[in-house]
Amino acid sequence: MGSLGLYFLDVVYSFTNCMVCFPGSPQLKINSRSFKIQRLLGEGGFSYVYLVQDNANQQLYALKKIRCPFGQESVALALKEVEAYSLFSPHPNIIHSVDYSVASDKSDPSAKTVYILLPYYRRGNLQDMINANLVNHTKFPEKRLMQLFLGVCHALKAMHEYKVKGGPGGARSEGKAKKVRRDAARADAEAAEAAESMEMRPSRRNRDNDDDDDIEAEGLLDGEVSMAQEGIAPGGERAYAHRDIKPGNIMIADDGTTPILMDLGSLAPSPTPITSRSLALQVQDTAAEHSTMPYRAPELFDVKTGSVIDTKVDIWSLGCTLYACLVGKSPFEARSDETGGSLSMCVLGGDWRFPDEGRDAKKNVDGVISDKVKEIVRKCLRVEPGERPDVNELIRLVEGVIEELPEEGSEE
Ligand SMILES: Nc1ncnc2c1ncn2[C@@H]1O[C@H](COP(=O)(O)OP(=O)(O)OP(=O)(O)O)[C@@H](O)[C@H]1O
Repeated sequence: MGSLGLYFLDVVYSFTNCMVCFPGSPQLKINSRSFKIQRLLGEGGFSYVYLVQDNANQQLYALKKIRCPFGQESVALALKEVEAYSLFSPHPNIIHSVDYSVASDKSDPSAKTVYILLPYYRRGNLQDMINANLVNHTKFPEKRLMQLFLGVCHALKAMHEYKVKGGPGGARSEGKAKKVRRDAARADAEAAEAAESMEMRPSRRNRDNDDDDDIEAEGLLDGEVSMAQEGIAPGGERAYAHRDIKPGNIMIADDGTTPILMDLGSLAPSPTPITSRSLALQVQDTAAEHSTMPYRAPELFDVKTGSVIDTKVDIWSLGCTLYACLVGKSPFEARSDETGGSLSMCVLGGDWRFPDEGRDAKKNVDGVISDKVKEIVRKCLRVEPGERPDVNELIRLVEGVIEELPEEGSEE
């Protein structure tokens, strides 16, 4: 299973307890590797992300700690994220996970914590760059911005046109999927047993090294994300939508120019035909929980029965992201700040504009945005999903704009 690059981790003692015991230099022991917790990197809606250092080789990682207080359902959600990390790996513009683990809470065995070890991106994310631009009154050189944007488009292409993997044995057959579910249920029972005895046990993988590769693969593949591939032959297409594209979810690699799409917790198979009112409400609630409002597509605010939610939700969010890089905030945040109207009304009405447009245009806006770049934003922000470009068309458009934009230095 080396290709998946994922390994079960055994957190030997609780991370939280550990921090209480050694407030000066909190340590986390994972399997045979121990990590020093350096600092909190960020806090998401459902998680904390810490900077940790491998004691053996001083390598830095980001450790995402997801609390799952509501039992199996919330653990399954967190594991869906782990599963998603393995799906697209390796890809130069999509984050992969290095390791993961599920730990039981000693004080409440029904509560679990999922730890995901990720590569650490010291330059932060695109939102940090936008904030720095706002503070320093600087802007992204357009050509460089569009090259970065192209990298994000390529990450999305890998998701929107995901091809089912499979060895000579073919894709996972239904029979195998059932076996996977049986194995997972057995693993759950073992975990419950371990929780009852109020102690962390080595994972099944480490207790049974004879077939650990198999166990690891199956454990990982038994989730919503890969189950969506059932019945699709190797090489067949199984589209996924990221559903939470925003500047804060685009990390910047150490070279300073390569974007890395992260936070795959909201990934979902696409398209989703909305066949009933209850499904419509479910999709709407999930969107409200997992996708960030100023970047959320209009069709997710008011999901209609009979409609189809597809990968075009990401194209909308990409348009908002590009605008935010150019102007400093999402087009709908900007518009609702300007008019005092509600954000959702602005989104649903497609009510947004560039700062130098409209009756109340700002005359002396910092820097001029090229018409061709504006046009890309406009195409992505069509309220009707069918009118937005798909990822291939978008890539073609962006490549065309990059070719036409002047080299940095020769820019005004
Ligand atoms: N690999 C990483 N390297 C450096 N910083 C990171 C890394 N992963 C996450 N962070 C930091 O932690 C923050 C929260 O991470 P993340 O978005 O994964 O959490 P989340 O709970 O899914 O958040 P959200 O509420 O946005 O969905 C990020 O904005 C970033 O600042």
